[in-house]
This record gives sequence, structure tokens and C-alpha cells, in this order.
Amino acid sequence: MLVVNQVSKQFHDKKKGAIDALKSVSFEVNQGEIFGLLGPNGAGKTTLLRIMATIMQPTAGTIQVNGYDVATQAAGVRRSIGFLSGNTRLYKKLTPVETLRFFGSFYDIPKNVLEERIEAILTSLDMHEFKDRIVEKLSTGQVQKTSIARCMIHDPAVYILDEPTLGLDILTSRTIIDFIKQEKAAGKTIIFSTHYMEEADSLCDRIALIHQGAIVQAGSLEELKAATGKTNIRDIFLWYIDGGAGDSHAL
Ligand SMILES: Nc1ncnc2c1ncn2[C@@H]1O[C@H](COP(=O)(O)OP(=O)(O)OP(=O)(O)O)[C@@H](O)[C@H]1O
Repeated sequence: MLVVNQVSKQFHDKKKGAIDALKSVSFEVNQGEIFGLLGPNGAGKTTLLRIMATIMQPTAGTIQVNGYDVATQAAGVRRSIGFLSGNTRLYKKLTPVETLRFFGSFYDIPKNVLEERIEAILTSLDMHEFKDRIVEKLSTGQVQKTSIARCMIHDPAVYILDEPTLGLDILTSRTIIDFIKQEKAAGKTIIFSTHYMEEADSLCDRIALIHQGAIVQAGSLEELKAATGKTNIRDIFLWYIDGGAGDSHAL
């Protein structure tokens, strides 16, 4: 469970002055739900996910992750999340299996449970073929699968994924999407950001459209269609971004 309550974030840039990256953003994501953040470049998606992951503090507002407050209970939040960011780094000389054993050792996981978990993740993400090849010899998609596996090794309750399929071919994307669906079925709470509208459409239970730091609309695809009179996510997105909605409102 994830509760975002009136979160704002202001950056101070020497040249541009104050930048309102997030403006009073609120929503909740339930257990077993996939929630998508869809927005153009600079909308504030990464900033919001970084605050959820305790990498950054909000200027105002609160976030609870799995019952822990991001500002006052950061350790509890970190134990509860798997955070995939654009700059998740791996050791080049380790293989995927060694990477998973290494990061798994940071958590209090019995050895046999860790080995079972590694085996299950290798299968789910279709990694067996390259599991013993060092990271520097892996393709982009293989590295991304390893990064996702590394973030999930402690079986977190909440997944925070910043553009998990960015730049990947459709086969690799499909494996990752199937993995996300499988984790939803296992009761995980999942939030992810994407630029890919069709992905948001097919994967998410609910979608929030974020623009210039504010959520202009949030709801299921059916609710967004009903609110706009549009039939697909691309048209819905453009309708809101072009200001067709008039006042902002959230479902
Ligand atoms: N550390 C920072 N200092 C100053 N401004 C920042 C910083 N991080 C982000 N911003 C600004 O905050 C706004 C939101 O950026 P953010 O990276 O959250 O957007 P995004 O929706 O993830 O974009 P993209 O889809 O391009 O990754 C942008 O105007 C960005 O320039």
C-alpha cells in the first residue's frame, strides 16, 4: 500500500530560480494494484519516484510506503521497496547470479531461501541463458533484467519502477511486463513510470497523467475514456496535455 498526500517538491536553480517539480500530488495505490505514471519529459515522474524511495525529501506533504513514512521511517521504507531507477548500477565483473547473491547478502535471508529466490527470478525474467556471463558482456536488455532482479531479490512488498522497459525490444519488454503482472498476482503494490502509452494501457489498473508537476487526471482507462469522450490512451493523454480538460481534477 502506498499513500501519497499533497506532495510538493521545489528545486532552486541558479539561472531559472524556483522550479516547482511537483505541486500538491495525492493518490493511493493498493496492494495487488499496478499504478502507472504517464507524463511528458520533465513532468515530475522521476522526482516523485525518488521521493517515494527516500532518495530525496519532499518540500511539503507526506508519503507512506507499506505503513512507513518516507521522512521519518526511511529504513522501513527501504526494506519494503524494490526501486529500479534509471541509474541502478551493477558491478561489471560479476555475473547475474553473483550479483543476486551479493545484493541478497545485504538482507537477512536464509541461504537456501535466497538460492530459491534467485532461481525463481532467473526463470521469471528468462535469464538462465546468460546467468553466468559477466555483466560487461551482456546486452542492454540482459543488463536491464539483471537490474530488475537485483532490486527484487529481497521480495519487497512495493515495487517502484522508473521506466522499466525504456529502450528495450518487444521480446525483452514482454518478459518484463509479464514479470510485473506475475508480481501483481502475488499481491505486490506496483507503481511505474513510462512514456509508452500502450504499455500503460495494457498493464495498469489505474493511470495518473502527470503534467508540469501536477496530476491532471487519474483513474482506470475506462474512467479516463468516460471523462474525455476519447477511445484510446494516446488521445486521452493529448487531450489533457493540450488543456482540453479546463480545470484539473482527479477521479
Ligand atoms: N536535481 C534537480 N535540480 C533542479 N531541477 C531538477 C532536479 N531534478 C529534476 N529537476 C527538474 O524538475 C522537473 C521534473 O523533472 P523529472 O526528472 O522529475 O521529470 P520526469 O517526468 O521524470 O521527466 P523524464 O520523462 O524526462 O524523465 C524538471 O523541470 C527538471 O528539470
